[in-house]
Amino acid sequence: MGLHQAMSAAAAPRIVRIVAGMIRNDQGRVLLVRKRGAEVFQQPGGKRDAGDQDDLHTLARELKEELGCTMQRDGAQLLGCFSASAANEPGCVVEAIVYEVRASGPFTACAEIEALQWVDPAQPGDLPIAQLSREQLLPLMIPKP
Ligand SMILES: Nc1nc2c([nH]c(=O)n2[C@H]2C[C@H](O)[C@@H](COP(=O)(O)OP(=O)(O)OP(=O)(O)O)O2)c(=O)[nH]1
Repeated sequence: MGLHQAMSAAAAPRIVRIVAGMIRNDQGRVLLVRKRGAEVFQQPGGKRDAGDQDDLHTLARELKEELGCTMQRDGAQLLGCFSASAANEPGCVVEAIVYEVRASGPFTACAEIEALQWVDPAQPGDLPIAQLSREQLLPLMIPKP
């Protein structure tokens, strides 16, 4: 590796790839979660496991683990791939493949989730929210006039 390549490799932030889910309730509120020890709320979801067959499999597994709910694969809508500073890993960039999905509850804080919150995407208030959700994902969920 030449000096130039070495310098750009050192400067490149580590990329954390995740699959994240947008779940809306009947009032148009979006479900956010906060992990134990974390300060900010974010979308449910997480990293792909070796045994996962595809992104929706990853998402269904994470939603079951984190919220105890059952995701419906049918009707899942790919919203796109988005990136921002990773909320819980300083110096890393999160790259998220994001789906809007339906899931049947009840929704409860399970495993490493300490709190969950249904948030009005147009008025998230002063809830601490991870950059990706606050700046990119919640705005997608604001109903068009
Ligand atoms: N799940 C999720 N992670 C996010 C979001 N926004 C954001 O910055 N991140 C960051 C938090 C972490 O720094 C990183 C990895 O997410 P994660 O901690 O949910 O992944 P995971 O459950 O599979 O990982 P792990 O606890 O097993 O290490 O991505 C988001 O909306 N959803």
